[in-house]
Amino acid sequence: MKKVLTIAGSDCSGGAGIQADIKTMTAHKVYAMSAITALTAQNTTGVYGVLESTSEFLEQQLDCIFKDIFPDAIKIGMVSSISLIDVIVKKLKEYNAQNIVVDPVMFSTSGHALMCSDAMDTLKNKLIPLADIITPNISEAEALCGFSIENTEQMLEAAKVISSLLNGSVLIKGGHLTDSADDLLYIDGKVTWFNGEKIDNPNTHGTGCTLSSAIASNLALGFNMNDSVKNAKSYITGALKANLDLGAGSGPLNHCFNIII
Ligand SMILES: Nc1ncnc2c1ncn2[C@@H]1O[C@H](COP(=O)(O)OP(=O)(O)O)[C@@H](O)[C@H]1O
Ligand SMILES: Cc1ncc(COP(=O)(O)O)c(N)n1
Repeated sequence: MKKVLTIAGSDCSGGAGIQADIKTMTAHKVYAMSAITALTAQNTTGVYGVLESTSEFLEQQLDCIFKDIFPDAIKIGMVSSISLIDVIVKKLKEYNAQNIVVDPVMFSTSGHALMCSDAMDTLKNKLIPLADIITPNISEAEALCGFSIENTEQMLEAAKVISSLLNGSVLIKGGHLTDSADDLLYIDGKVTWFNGEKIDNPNTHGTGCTLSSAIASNLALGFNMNDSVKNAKSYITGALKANLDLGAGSGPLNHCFNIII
């Protein structure tokens, strides 16, 4: 069985973060492992508290994982501080980790900051360069490229600027552009649009976490980057279409949509 590691924050309500990642990986029939960067107290209505892991404890988790069950792919989500990013960078290099997917989580859908603003340079200059693919949403892409993105032409301009930060690919997610769910994949100057139908479902808590975990799972399974993104896009569309409606706010996805019992 292929093994996939998520390095991310916990969402106690099960919609985003570690919990979304493990559900996604399990649905892909890969073995899921987790190194937890923070505990969050959140639900579908917002984020109410964050308790960061110490960098020493994150290091201990990563050593336990890499020394025993080596992951075939890694997804990195919420990492709130410089010291946590530094530990991850050190360990990815030390263990020569492969198939690294970085979802540069900065804010929750509800608008709560999940990364300290002073960590931006470390994210850009140390972690992102190690990625095989990064998956910013529109506002994360704006923070990385430094200009605002209001249409598909500007998505492409942003992808070009962001791609200079790494050797890997850039996927800019269009889920937050008004009437499209079109994602732009930029690999070595080659542009591929994944045109998704915009699903009329307000329950999008955890879409970014789910997409990046699905990409990591597909990479672990041996698919190339283009097919991994294509398959992941189809997974997220299925999970949104399956219309789970839980909680009072923006609810979680339905990861059981293709499980047959
Ligand atoms: N209403 C929607 N209908 C279809 N796809 C969507 C919808 N909202 C988001 N997506 C897709 O979900 C994935 C995650 O995108 P997005 O919501 O932009 O990320 P994030 O959760 O990081 O903000 C992308 O593939 C995006 O196109
Ligand atoms: C622990 C954690 N990680 C990531 C997100 C972002 O997910 P979303 O953008 O779907 O709210 C979140 N809300 N919580």
